[in-house]
Amino acid sequence: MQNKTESAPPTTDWRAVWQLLRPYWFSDEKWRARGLFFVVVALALGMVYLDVQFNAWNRDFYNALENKNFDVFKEQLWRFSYLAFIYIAVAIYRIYLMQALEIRWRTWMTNQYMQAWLDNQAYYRIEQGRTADNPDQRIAEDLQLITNGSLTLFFGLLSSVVSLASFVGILWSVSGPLTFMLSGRAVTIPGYMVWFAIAYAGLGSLIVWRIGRPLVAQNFSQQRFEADFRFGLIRIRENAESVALYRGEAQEREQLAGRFGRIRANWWNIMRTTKRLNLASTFYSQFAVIFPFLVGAPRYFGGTITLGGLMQISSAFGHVQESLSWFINAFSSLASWKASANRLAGFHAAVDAARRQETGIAVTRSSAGEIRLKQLALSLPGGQALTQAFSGAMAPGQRILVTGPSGCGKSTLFRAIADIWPYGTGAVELPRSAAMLFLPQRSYLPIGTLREAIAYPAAETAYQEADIHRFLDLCRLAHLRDKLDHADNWSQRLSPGEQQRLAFVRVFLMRPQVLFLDEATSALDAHTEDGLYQMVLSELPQATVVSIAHREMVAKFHQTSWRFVHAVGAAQEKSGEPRFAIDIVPLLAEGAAR
Ligand SMILES: Nc1ncnc2c1ncn2[C@@H]1O[C@H](COP(=O)(O)OP(=O)(O)OP(=O)(O)O)[C@@H](O)[C@H]1O
Repeated sequence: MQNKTESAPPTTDWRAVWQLLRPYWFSDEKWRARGLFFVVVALALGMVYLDVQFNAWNRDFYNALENKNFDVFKEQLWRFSYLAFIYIAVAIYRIYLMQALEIRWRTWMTNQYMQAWLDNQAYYRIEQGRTADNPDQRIAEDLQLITNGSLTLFFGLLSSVVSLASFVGILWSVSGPLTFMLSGRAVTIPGYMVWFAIAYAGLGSLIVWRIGRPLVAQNFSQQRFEADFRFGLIRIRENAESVALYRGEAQEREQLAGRFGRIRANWWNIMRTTKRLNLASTFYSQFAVIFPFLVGAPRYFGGTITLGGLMQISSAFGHVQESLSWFINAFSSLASWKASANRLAGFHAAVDAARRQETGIAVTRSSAGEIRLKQLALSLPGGQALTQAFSGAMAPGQRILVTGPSGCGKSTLFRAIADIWPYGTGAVELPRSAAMLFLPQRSYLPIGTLREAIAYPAAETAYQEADIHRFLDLCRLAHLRDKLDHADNWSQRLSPGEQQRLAFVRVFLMRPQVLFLDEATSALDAHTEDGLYQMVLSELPQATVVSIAHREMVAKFHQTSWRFVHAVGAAQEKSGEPRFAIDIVPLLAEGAAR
């Protein structure tokens, strides 16, 4: 699957976003979550309070300097020291506790998402129906972005609003009115510094935002190009042998160069925008240092305000313009937060739909000893009919061979019996207590020790060492005996034939009552295949065995054949009629070995 991400931040359904954010705060962790949240709120408010204290300190300290009052100067140094000490502690713990809240929230959400995704085979249905892309990115990356983004944006907003309210008040009271002559009349602007701060921050931030705006889309594309490049590299790693055998290096290099070329081209765009943005924002922040002095100078030199007053105005001005700038600068974080929220809302809906998906095929457990298929008709996810309705039974101990042309639906029949294929109609009745095992052509081998790979999905301690050794020997894998505790990526390390033999070791350890073999011996030579089937019969004499196989020679191990045959001609295929029917044909009794 192509590792694709949306090319532009999509629009947001706010109700879906709320549904996404809400559950943690009402979960069984709610008291701890809310408690931590209010502590961080208190610390954020505490920081604004300390900023206000520093602002007043500015006035008193610079007045002491101006008046050459050494006692007050010393007193203010002490005041600064303890304020700074408290400020450092509050600032550190505000971030530390916010991060603690973030990881708790993310852990909770990750567990929920992983559980929902793995529940009721939703992960499989999503891949079958292609209803959501890149679940890995949603669970690993978007959940991090959404929890971090929500907290950072919320506390940023809180601090900015409270700081703005506090410092607008201070600035208003300390700046005083400005009076000037306009067409022969005296005009007075009360709290004029507030208006200057709003104008300065508003205009400056707007310019910075306009210049930096393309960065949102550029960063979004960069993420996608990086993911595509990484995915290309992983594909080569996973298919190293095929690429090497085809000598496909030149083609791969060209592909990778193309993907990396997009990263580089976009990066240059990011660099150009960042350069312009840095020019504007540095100019804006540097000029903000002297701007309040320029505007306050007439009143200072006119003797209306003291040096301390001027310094207090400058500090309050800085806070007001910083808070106002936050609103404009937060737009880009908000855009990527929204994009993540949207992707997650879509993923959540897809997982939910997959979990609740109405299944056309009713799979139930009954006390009957046999597997019964009742009027079972298979279809494809798009709704096209694959097979005509069919009824049949698999009796305990019976051995059935399923045959038919490639693509007729043999594996799909197994999927329907395994209750992972909802597309179709009819019913499947399974024996209540019978353990079933499905062996595909390529069995899944988890990365880890060989013992874990053999025992999967049971725990690695589930089987006796002596049994593992015996079955390794029987399946001609004695050379792996001393590798049981070696960790490796066994699906890359072992040959396809060895992997198929290892899957039979699993079969003999698990001892299922019903065994489905889907071309499970296709990579083996005829002699080994024969030996494995003999062993299945001797080790699991009571088991029902259902095989899909293309080779004629395995027929002798089965008593009955279920044959998929063409039901319609090529012309009717297009009309949506079921393409195949299933016939039950007894195999010659004398040929069926016991
Ligand atoms: N997720 C899917 N979406 C759409 N079509 C699918 C999907 N999975 C399988 N099919 C189609 O269903 C049909 C039956 O597939 P199935 O794997 O059951 O065939 P098969 O008889 O086992 O083939 P083979 O002998 O080649 O292994 C094929 O045409 C296949 O392309």
